[in-house]
Amino acid sequence: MLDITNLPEKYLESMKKLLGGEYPLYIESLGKKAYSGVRVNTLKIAPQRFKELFKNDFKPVPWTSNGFYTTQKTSLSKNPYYHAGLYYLQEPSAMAPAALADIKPHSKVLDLCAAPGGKSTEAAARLGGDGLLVSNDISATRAKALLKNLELTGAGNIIITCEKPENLVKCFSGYFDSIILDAPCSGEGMFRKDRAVLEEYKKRGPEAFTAIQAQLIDIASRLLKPGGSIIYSTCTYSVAENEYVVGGFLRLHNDFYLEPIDIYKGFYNSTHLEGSVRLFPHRIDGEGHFIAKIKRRKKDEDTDIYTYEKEDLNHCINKYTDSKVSKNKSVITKKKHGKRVETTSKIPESCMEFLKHIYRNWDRDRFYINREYIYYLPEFYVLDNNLHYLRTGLLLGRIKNLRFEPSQALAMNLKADEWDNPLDLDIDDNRVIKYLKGETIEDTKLYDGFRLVCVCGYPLGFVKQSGYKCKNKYYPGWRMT
Ligand SMILES: C[S@@+](CC[C@H](N)C(=O)[O-])C[C@H]1O[C@@H](n2cnc3c(N)ncnc32)[C@H](O)[C@@H]1O
Repeated sequence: MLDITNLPEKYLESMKKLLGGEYPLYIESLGKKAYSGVRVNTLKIAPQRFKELFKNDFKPVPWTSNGFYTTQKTSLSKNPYYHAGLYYLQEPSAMAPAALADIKPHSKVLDLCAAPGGKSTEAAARLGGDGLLVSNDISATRAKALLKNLELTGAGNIIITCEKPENLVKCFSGYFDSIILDAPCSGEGMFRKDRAVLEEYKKRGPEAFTAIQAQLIDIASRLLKPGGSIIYSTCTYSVAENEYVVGGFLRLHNDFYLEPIDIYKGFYNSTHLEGSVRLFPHRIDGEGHFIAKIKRRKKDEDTDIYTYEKEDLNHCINKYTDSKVSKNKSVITKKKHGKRVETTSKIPESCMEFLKHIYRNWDRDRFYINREYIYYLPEFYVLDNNLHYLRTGLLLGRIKNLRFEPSQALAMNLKADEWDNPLDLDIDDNRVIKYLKGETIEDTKLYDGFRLVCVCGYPLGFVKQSGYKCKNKYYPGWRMT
């Protein structure tokens, strides 16, 4: 239970000011347990089928069609279906930003501060395997978790970078239809869920984040196409980190405006910046969040669409510029979509032989070989030699001693019925756990060659069968312990 007397006085004062008469209800809510949630990965399974698999009529999260409340966080993280990528464990309020983002089929989406992938995994699901998702995080360790989560989800239309956001401008200026900017923040909305956030807050407070947030929004705006939109979200209440950052940006950029967020029961319309919303734990079943949707006007769109009178935002601009981001500071101004890499239709024979097991029409123009690794690029892509990539499309596998070794990512990207001879195990079959632990398993039918191991029709990974023995090819770093 969160000890309210342990909360900084300055923070409590700011909440009192923000909430007025609702303040006692908010304080009372801090004494309650934080909510946990599970978001179904619709790339792999429909929410209804998920509920049937778990024989549980999970309570739905109101603001997303594939999110549910759960009390069984631990058992869900150890379940074989988790290893099959059927769901992602996520705090319910954190499901809102990706659910509210404009993500259309065949579009280009960027998640700028993406690790460990809570929003990216949903963005990938909403793209449905087409288009492009670029997921970036500045932190190398966190980006590794992002890579794992996206691969577990089964997303292949991805580019994962570990970059300072400003470095993306050269390659992707004006490129994206939709951007998610889930900014680093002071985390006031997470105190009840994670005490470590509170301890960190005591050291740094909200002031430490406003400059970087303002800079990130500025960079995101340069990466956005005319007509596109940015979802700006934080898990903090601080007006300086939310309304002042967004409002200050809008005040300086007439070609951007705020599109009102859909209001669900309990969402609180920000009084500081109309159209943006706040989620409070005393109003909804979830933790604290702020969300705003910033749209970039289409080139021929009338300026009248800019709904905010400049005077209305005067209070924001001062705070925004206080954060020391120069008004029109252009990190890299030259518009240049990065170099296209050479794709190849000359795929090594052993890889081609392997791909014959898969019932899928491969586009020959999208194969890309980098050293011994073979990738299948997304529908759209631009790659720049100067960027640091963790993934460039779907990693199919690698050539080792002239032989093709399929990747774990490929297994996760497949559907069981795309493989010619899957080894489909029942959830109660003890070979499922043995397989996930990296052990050798056996089948009752003789076979020689690679097979896709599935649990109740959902792929887990590959084995290489020889006679009855199936050599385990499950990625060692993902093994169940
Ligand atoms: C709120 S977390 C993102 C959570 C993520 N969107 C999710 O849903 O799983 C903020 C992220 O921003 C990253 N970050 C911090 N400073 C950054 C910067 N200057 N540029 C890009 N990312 C940054 C952190 O490494 C962290 O992973």
